[in-house]
Amino acid sequence: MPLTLQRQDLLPARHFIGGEWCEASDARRLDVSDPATNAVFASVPDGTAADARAAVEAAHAAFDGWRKVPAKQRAQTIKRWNDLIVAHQDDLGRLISREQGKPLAEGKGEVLYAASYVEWFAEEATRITGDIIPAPVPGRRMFAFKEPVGVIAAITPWNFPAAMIARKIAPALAAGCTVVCKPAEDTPLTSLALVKLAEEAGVPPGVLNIVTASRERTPEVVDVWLDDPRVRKITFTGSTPVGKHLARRSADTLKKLSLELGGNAPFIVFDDADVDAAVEGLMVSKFRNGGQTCVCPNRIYVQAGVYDAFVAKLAARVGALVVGPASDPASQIGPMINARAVEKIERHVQDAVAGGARVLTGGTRLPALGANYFAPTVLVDANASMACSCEETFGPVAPVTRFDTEAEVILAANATPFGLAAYFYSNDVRRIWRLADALESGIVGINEGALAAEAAPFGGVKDSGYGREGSTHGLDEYMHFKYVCQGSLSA
Ligand SMILES: NC(=O)c1ccc[n+]([C@@H]2O[C@H](COP(=O)([O-])OP(=O)(O)OC[C@H]3O[C@@H](n4cnc5c(N)ncnc54)[C@H](O)[C@@H]3O)[C@@H](O)[C@H]2O)c1
Ligand SMILES: O=C[C@H](O)CS(=O)(=O)O
Repeated sequence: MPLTLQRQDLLPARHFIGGEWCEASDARRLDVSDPATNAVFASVPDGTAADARAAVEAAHAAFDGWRKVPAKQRAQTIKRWNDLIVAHQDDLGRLISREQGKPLAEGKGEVLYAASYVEWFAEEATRITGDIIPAPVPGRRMFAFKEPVGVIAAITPWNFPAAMIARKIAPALAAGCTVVCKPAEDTPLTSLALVKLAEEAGVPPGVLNIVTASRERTPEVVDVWLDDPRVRKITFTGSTPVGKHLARRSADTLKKLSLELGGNAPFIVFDDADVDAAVEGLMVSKFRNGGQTCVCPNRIYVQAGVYDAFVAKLAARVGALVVGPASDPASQIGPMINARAVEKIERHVQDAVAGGARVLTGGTRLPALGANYFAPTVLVDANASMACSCEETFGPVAPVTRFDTEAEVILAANATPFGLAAYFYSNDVRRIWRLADALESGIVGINEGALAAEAAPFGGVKDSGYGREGSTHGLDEYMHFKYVCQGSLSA
């Protein structure tokens, strides 16, 4: 069934290149389906290398003009974009939920989350300063200017179709860069709608360009940007294997990189924790977007003294979660994005059970609801050798492991190549700072499960990537220093 919006023109369903909405160079189209039913409800261009080249040409041609626009004027344009996003929260929220599957309340919430980054970088645009450096010798004036790096390529995932692309485009425009971008093949419509609103906000032709592409054609499109020396930066959010591929392929043209990659977050509950608060914190962090976020707890460690109480409370809360389509306002857990995602989740649960884990609630698909639904699941007696402990499940599965000592759980928590988010619950002030120091991750939640915020530097370490999005540091990812020294000034 087609999606009806208040603003039907927010479904341009075409590329935006050089200020023009256009089809793919060979007119091929890519179907977009609703994860709740697998029914096709829209289509977008299936981009080609020629489309990717046209996008770079447009972005390169527009760069010099955009970088010279006064920062306050760039800020005003970006602020107008923010205001348009917020004004269309209902349409954009419904669009997100339809193409990604998350409950409508989460879809609408994501719109405001995306807008928070746009508003933040509209403000940061006017604070791009540099340094006046005290000269070490007479007769010199020394300066450090921050300059935009140039054309940037943004490649984004399907799990937050608005927020992930907004927190790349906004700082890029604020810095004075121009953009070519490619959203995930499962969720292209939201990005196209955001670009449509950016056009309305007055972003000049060529400054922001978007190419959509299927999984099969994505390498062809992105390879053009990887090989083009005019593309000075890749900002990527997605899986670690793809991130490493992009890093390798960026070496020949020495592109700047921001890589927001996969996670394997530990969630640790100590004997001195508030157990009810820990359960609620896990519910918020683990089951948001059906467990399909990079910062979802993937391994839950509970100290022996509170293990039974915590597990019983958790199983009761998880077993009560309402699973269903975004069209049902009561739904708390939606469908997974596609069949591959459900297959991976099922494999993790079956592997854990085969390894000795027990299912306290859930553990199976929900075919009566649809092919992409999986029951919210609590596993106990999980261990480090299981796939659910080594790989990112990216679904509504909470594997719980009992532990005895602090030293033991720190070793376990850090025993992963990933390092994006980590969480723990404790009321022991000394333990809190021992853990915050010891955990190998870019983000740490202490007695808190909801961490995302535009004012905070978001990003990981180790195989979770590098670079930070948001915060006062987020603009630096799109800029470089130019040191200027004027001599021969002696009186
Ligand atoms: N760190 C973060 O902020 C963050 C946020 C969201 C998702 N993720 C991670 O992303 C993964 C899930 O998202 P996903 O399935 O969309 O990831 P993915 O890596 O499969 O795809 C991400 C993007 O990369 C593109 N892509 C895929 N193969 C490519 C190739 N060979 N060349 C160029 N581009 C390619 C996709 O089309 C998509 O646009 C999880 O690992 C999750 O942890 C991380
Ligand atoms: O999935 C990855 C997102 O970056 C998570 S968050 O919405 O930024 O917390």
